[in-house]
Amino acid sequence: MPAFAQSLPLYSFAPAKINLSLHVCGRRSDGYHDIESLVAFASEGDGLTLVQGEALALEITGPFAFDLQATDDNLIFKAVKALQKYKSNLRLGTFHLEKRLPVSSGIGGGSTDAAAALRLIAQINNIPFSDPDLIRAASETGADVPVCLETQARIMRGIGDHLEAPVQLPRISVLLINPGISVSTPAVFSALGLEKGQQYRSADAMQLPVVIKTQEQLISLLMQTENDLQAPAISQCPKIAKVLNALEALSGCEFARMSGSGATVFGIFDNFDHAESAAASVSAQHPHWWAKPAWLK
Ligand SMILES: C[C@](O)(CO)[C@H](O)COP(=O)(O)OP(=O)(O)OC[C@H]1O[C@@H](n2ccc(N)nc2=O)[C@H](O)[C@@H]1O
Ligand SMILES: Nc1ncnc2c1ncn2[C@@H]1O[C@H](COP(=O)(O)OP(=O)(O)OP(=O)(O)O)[C@@H](O)[C@H]1O
Repeated sequence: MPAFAQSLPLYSFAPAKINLSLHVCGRRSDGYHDIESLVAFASEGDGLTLVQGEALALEITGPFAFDLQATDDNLIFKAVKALQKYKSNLRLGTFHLEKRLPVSSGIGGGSTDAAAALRLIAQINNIPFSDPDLIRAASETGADVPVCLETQARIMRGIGDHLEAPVQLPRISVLLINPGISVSTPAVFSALGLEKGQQYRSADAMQLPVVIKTQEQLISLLMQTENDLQAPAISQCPKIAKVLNALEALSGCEFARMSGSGATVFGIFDNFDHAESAAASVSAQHPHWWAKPAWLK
């Protein structure tokens, strides 16, 4: 590679992760929960740039930069350090994170950033994305990080470490709303109240076609599922129920549910124009809420 090419910044889009469904199968003896979740990725997300250099560094800007520190516990650092355990002499550099996703909001903001950091470090070190060390580093960084590596819609099982083959979705218009509330993922899992070793649902229940052709087909599949974390999240944060009711009442909204451990909710709309005008009306009524129209894939 010519020297000038090495200094060019590289960019990776870090899309929001949306749990279209989320079943909790049970609680393992180590305290983690086995899940079964259909995950998709949105056209809304963070932006991560890497300029190659001697040391590992991170700068953060963007609307949610003030909710986050560029300290060692940032998942971008954790991911790169996890990879360094397996790959010595990695080329590093300075990351610039444009933080556009609300923090601790159920749409995997930290996980998608960590996965984007791994993609960029892999790129400058000629590590293929299928390298098992990359996948190991992703798993060690967080349960949601492996699925964020490829950003393709699919079912994930286990604690997020078993990924099914990608599923092709039709173009889906959504509205994402977060009412400005941070929700703690461990607190929501623990509000479900499962003992270690306790089963909750049967695993491997959800079977999907390789291609979901229409929005109608997707919605009818989703109606046979739940987000099992929605009720415990509402018990921690009752405002989520109000946001869901408000979303369901918006013109063009055909299906509404919470993503992940909340508090962000998504609405599937009949078309993008309706999602966009719904976002404008939510923002006018609730200026402190985050309301974004987006595509899902
Ligand atoms: C709720 C989901 O977002 C759905 O995609 C994920 O399961 C959570 O993924 P994550 O935020 O990357 O989770 P981690 O950062 O690995 O774990 C945070 C904490 O959440 C709880 N946790 C997480 C994942 C999981 N399958 N079971 C759990 O019980 C554990 O208490 C853990 O200490
Ligand atoms: N780059 C990052 N972006 C967002 N959060 C980060 C980042 N690095 C570390 N964190 C921390 O990770 C925790 C979870 O934040 P995140 O935004 O990923 O939550 P989430 O959207 O609820 O995730 P999930 O849907 O995976 O449960 C917070 O405590 C946050 O401070």
